[in-house]
Amino acid sequence: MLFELDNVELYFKNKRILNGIYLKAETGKVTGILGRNGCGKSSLLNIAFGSLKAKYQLIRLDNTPVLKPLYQTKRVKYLPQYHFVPNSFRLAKVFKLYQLQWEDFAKRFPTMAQFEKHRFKNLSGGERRLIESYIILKSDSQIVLLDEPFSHLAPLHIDVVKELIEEEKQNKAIIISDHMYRHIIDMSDDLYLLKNGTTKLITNLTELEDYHYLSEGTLSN
Ligand SMILES: Nc1ncnc2c1ncn2[C@@H]1O[C@H](COP(=O)(O)OP(=O)(O)OP(=O)(O)O)[C@@H](O)[C@H]1O
Repeated sequence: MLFELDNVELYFKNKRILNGIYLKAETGKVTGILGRNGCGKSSLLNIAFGSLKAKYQLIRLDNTPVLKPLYQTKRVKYLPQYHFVPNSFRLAKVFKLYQLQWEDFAKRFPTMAQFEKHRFKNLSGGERRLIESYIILKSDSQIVLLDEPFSHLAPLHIDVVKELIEEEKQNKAIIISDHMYRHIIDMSDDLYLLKNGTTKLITNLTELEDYHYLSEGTLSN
């Protein structure tokens, strides 16, 4: 499946945030988005999901325009920056709702096994992020949008989430944005830099320094 986001123009009040966007994601690939704070990465993912409407936007699936919000097609899952699981829910219930097996999760993350009967609010920030990233990656969908999945995660958990992304991309198109640029570079089959409201497809990593996203020499260190 081919997902394309094209011709996006987004304003907040009179301020233009995004213009002339093109982004492509495909089943079997991870598409990374890098960019400085406030450049519009979350807005772009929101527009892709359908929870934010831009002045102009065009979404195509397999070359066919999608005119309703993508989330209404039930083909997409979105990990937003904020916690989306209700605080009072026990993890067993959340897994049941998303039709996932707790045992599979506990096998991957043995230190989390003890939390099955715990309420979401009683977990740490990193544990909550891990649960939510897992749910979004593993539950049924064709397109996965991940906004900062690694924030607050311990390095060992980041490695396992990266493994999960590698597995899940076999059957899904995955779009990911995070400030942990080394992980994004490492995982991405296609990489975009969002700058001055526009996406630039990165074909050579040195462009990340040329466009002043990374300071000079960062990549050779
Ligand atoms: N609801 C809103 N109303 C007005 N301005 C907004 C709104 N949401 C975001 N913005 C502004 O739009 C710009 C893009 O925000 P966005 O959250 O998309 O950036 P980002 O690249 O995801 O940032 P970060 O990396 O810090 O999470 C920012 O300047 C932000 O202040």
